[in-house]
Amino acid sequence: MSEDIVHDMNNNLIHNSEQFVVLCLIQQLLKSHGKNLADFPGFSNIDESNITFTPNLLHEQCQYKIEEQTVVADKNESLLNSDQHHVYQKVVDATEQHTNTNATAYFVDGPGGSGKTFLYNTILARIRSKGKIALAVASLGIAAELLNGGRTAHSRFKIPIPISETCTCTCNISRNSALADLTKNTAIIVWDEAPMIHKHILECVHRTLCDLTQIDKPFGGKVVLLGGDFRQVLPVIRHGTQAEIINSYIMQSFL
Ligand SMILES: Nc1ncnc2c1ncn2[C@@H]1O[C@H](COP(=O)(O)OP(=O)(O)OP(=O)(O)O)[C@@H](O)[C@H]1O
Repeated sequence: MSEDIVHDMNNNLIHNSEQFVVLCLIQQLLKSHGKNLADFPGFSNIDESNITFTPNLLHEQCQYKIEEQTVVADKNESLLNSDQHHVYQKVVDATEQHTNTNATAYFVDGPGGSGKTFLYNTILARIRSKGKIALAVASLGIAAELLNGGRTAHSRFKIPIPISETCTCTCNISRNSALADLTKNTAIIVWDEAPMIHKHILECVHRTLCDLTQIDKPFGGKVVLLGGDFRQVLPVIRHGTQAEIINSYIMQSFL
C-alpha cells in the first residue's frame, strides 16, 4: 500500500506524509468492515478531514502513453501464436464494437506457461493504445504483479470480506466515488487466476457493475476476460467437502 502511495506522491496526486495517508487508507478500509484504528493496540483514530488525498483513479489510468502502448502492442501482437492471436482478436474486436448492451465475457483456460499473461498484457496494451481504460486484476497478488498496471481484484473492486453463500451484497464502491467513475469508464476488465476465486466473489463484482452502470447484463455489460488454469489451485473452502469445493467454482455460477 505504501508503495502505491509513493507512486501517487511522485505523480503529485498526494500532498500528505506517506505514513499519514497509509493510516487514513487503513482506517477507511477498517470502517468499511465496521472497525476502527483505535480497536487495535497501539493505534488511535486519526482525523481524515485534513487529508488532501484525492487519488484521481481515472487520471491514473489515463497516464498510459498512447505511443508507448502502441509500440508494446505492435511488438507483442507480432509474436502471438495462433491460439493467442485468436483470443486476442476476439477480445479486442469485442471491446471495439462494444455498446454496453451486448455483454461479452470470455474465459481463457490454459496450463501454466502457455502464454496467458503474455496475451493479457498484449490485450491491455492494445486497448490502452487506443486511449481506452483497461483494468487488470488478479485473484492473487503475485499474479497481479505480472500484469501491466495490475492490482488484486479485492483491492481494485473493494470486495467485501468475508463473502457468504446468502450474500447479495455489492463491493464497497459508492456511486459517486472516483472508483465508480473508473469502473464505469473502463472498456475491459482482465482478471487473471479467476478459477481460484469463489463464485460468490465474481457474482458480487457482477452485481456491483450492474449497479454502477445501471445495465442489467452480466458484469453490467462490460467486456470481461477471465483467465486461469483449472488444473491448478481451486478456491479454498475451510473444512469444505469435495462437493462444496466444486460448487464454489466460478463455472458453477449463473454467470
Ligand atoms: N507469443 C509469445 N512470444 C514470446 N514469448 C512468449 C509468448 N507467449 C508466452 N511467452 C513467454 O513465455 C513465458 C510463459 O508465458 P506466460 O507467463 O504468459 O504463461 P502463463 O500461461 O501466464 O503462465 P502461468 O499460468 O504459470 O502464469 C513468458 O516468459 C512469456 O514472456
